[in-house]
Amino acid sequence: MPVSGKTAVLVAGSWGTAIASVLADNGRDVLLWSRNRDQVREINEEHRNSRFLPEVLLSPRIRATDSMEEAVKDADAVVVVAPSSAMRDIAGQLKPHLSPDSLLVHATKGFEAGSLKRMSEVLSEELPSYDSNRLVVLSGPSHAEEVIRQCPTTVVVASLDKEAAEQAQDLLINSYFRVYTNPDVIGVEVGGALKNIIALGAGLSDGLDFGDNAKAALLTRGLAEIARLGTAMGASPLTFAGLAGIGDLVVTCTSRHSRNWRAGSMLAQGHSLEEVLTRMGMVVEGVKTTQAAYQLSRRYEISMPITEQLYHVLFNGKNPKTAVEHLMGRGPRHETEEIADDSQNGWLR
Ligand SMILES: NC(=O)C1=CN([C@@H]2O[C@H](COP(=O)(O)OP(=O)(O)OC[C@H]3O[C@@H](n4cnc5c(N)ncnc54)[C@H](OP(=O)(O)O)[C@@H]3O)[C@@H](O)[C@H]2O)C=CC1
Ligand SMILES: O=C(CO)COP(=O)(O)O
Repeated sequence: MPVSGKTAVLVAGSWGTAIASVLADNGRDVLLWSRNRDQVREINEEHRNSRFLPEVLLSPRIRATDSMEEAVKDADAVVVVAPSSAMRDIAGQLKPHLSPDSLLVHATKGFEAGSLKRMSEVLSEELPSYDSNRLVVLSGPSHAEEVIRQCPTTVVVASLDKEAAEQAQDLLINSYFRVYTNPDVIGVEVGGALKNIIALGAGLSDGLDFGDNAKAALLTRGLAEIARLGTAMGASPLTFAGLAGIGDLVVTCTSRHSRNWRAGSMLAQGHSLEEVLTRMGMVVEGVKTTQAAYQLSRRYEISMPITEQLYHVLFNGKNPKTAVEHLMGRGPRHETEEIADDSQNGWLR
């Protein structure tokens, strides 16, 4: 059954505004919720979101409101695009207004600090009368700055319920925004969250002029540790070869639009973490995700050497050059020892 009619998008940051544009281009009436009244006025009167996407004129199909009730009332689909730190708070505000019949999609890349829960787990807890199997996760390589310019983009929507995934696909797909479905909710959430850690590392590496070999090493060995933790948490290893895995890792580690990459390169220039986050003025999910992944690696007893070193750089003042020396100085390893035992790994003798 296709979704038609009104769609609510919570909140009006960079990615929420870009998704609202995709929906408007698909002929939907979009109500964009923001807690910021000046931003609501600007979107409604000037069709602009000058703080997050200053160059763009928004479709008149996008209206903004600071009333959650108005945003969500009669919406047959609700797309939550909050920073991970705000997900529980926003889900609590959504709860009294969400119809169990609405399609619920989230596009957030991170874990909840402290509980280490995935975003779909937070939503399920906060929205107990919503059928959690129907929740959809949107992820993949998709910088808002390019999507809003209608650059060709591919993403993935994951749900345990095939019909819900197909409804989300139908809601969002168009000639420049190609949407694939996937049943692996855990893999799509974990891949989208963990690639930000590696992007921070890639920004640091580029900022310190470590070269292209180092960056390729970070992406490849980074993907290995993402897949190790993800599969331990219940994901399919195949997901990490897809859009929410290698796809998003490549774009975030190489794009000038990436806030995580930029944060890493500013750290390399000697700015403090606090300074970097203040200057950025937008969410840099990789910082909190490094802490969460470090804790998850301990919980699941998974080796994540890049994450561990970055954790010490970010939170314990470790010099990045010393961190690289520690990574390079570890004992010799087989490349694939974590995914193949000795009877299957292809040795002749
Ligand atoms: N930007 C991108 O290209 C992409 C981002 N994502 C993911 O989307 C999520 C959102 O990122 P993005 O849109 O870029 O972030 P931005 O920094 O661009 O915007 C964050 C928005 O969240 C709002 N906000 C923060 N806390 C609250 C709260 N407690 N209640 C209500 N509103 C709140 C901010 O409002 P205020 O201005 O009032 O503080 C702001 O509008 C992240 O998980 C990110 O990883 C995923 C794919 C692409
Ligand atoms: O997730 C993203 C692109 O797919 C956005 O990455 P940044 O948060 O690093 O900008």
